[in-house]
Amino acid sequence: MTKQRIVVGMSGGVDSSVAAWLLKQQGYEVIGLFMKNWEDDDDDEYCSTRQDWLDVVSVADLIGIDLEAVNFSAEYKDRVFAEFLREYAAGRTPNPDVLCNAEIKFKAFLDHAFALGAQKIATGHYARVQQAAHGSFQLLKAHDLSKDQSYFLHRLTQPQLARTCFPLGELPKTKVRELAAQISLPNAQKKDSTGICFIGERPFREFLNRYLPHQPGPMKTPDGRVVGEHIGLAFYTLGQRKGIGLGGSRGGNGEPWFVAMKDLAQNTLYVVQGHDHPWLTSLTLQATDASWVAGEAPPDGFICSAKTRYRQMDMQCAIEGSGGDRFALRFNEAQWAVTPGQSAVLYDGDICLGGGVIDRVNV
Ligand SMILES: Nc1ncnc2c1ncn2[C@@H]1O[C@H](COP(=O)(O)OP(=O)(O)OP(=O)(O)O)[C@@H](O)[C@H]1O
Repeated sequence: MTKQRIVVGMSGGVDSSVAAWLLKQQGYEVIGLFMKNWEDDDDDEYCSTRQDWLDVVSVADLIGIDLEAVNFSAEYKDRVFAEFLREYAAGRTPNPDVLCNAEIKFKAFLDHAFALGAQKIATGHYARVQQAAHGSFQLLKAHDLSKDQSYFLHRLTQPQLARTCFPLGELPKTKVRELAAQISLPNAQKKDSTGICFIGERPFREFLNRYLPHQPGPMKTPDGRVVGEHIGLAFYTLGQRKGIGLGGSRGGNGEPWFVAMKDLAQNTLYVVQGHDHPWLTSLTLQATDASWVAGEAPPDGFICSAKTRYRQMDMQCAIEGSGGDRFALRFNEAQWAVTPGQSAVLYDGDICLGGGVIDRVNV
């Protein structure tokens, strides 16, 4: 019998390396595929692509799998980076990792893998896919909740999930590191990457500077007092505390300042003092670009939980007024610094239902 062919996305990191090894152990014909998604002509300082590729080559050699490389930087620029800049220019704080998964890893990559004759693709993401009794596919949280990445994968559709496996979904990260050491992977001790998707770990404001113009304007308090000048609304995030440039005491009550609202029409940044200021909390939100794993929205009034940013506890809420590609959520408790542009991702227990892009809060 011919072996099933699986193409594994290999980043040079320990997770995808162990994923590839596990699949080989399970008897699949494994092909590693390395993507280059970012071209940077003028500085290499923060770009780890070369080292990552060398790591992938030595891992593939050690575990005995074939390797391919593919360049999706044009697709990444068109489908992910352009949208990322549009969102920033519109005063929102986008999540390029979510878009990169939907457009590159599980679209361009998936198509390429199928052209290589694969039956499935695999990645080193911490999440699980399961086929339910009625035949449809579910996206589930990883067993290791501290590493769960279902938040970034919530836009995956039935056809994508049907062709995907996540070999690490049942394993704690500590076990993955142990396995990497046991099989002497050359990258067993490599640090986990923390940068934004393929942009890497360069200082973010500096990076954004290259692409977005500075449009300074007033920084005001909710009562309209001007307390400073901002360098351009795109350079601030709701809830931001550091880098605002206001000392704790400037005309205020001594508490720290936070970014609370952006008024694009007036090019004004509103700042408030104190973590618990009412402008920083919201009970409701409205999201656009809804995407549902099951292919359809949960019913109105459905009680579930949601994350409005990665690394947040699930918060109880009800879905209100879902229709077309929009939905609204009402939380049981007020949420802090819910940020337009980030994803609101919904869960029913361990099952990721899907989600959308936060458009407005307190609607
Ligand atoms: N450059 C790349 N080429 C191919 N696949 C990639 C690449 N970058 C990421 N992936 C795939 O996406 C998965 C999740 O990516 P993420 O950025 O969360 O992980 P990572 O820290 O880069 O690397 P790893 O998970 O392999 O340790 C990876 O495990 C890998 O399967």
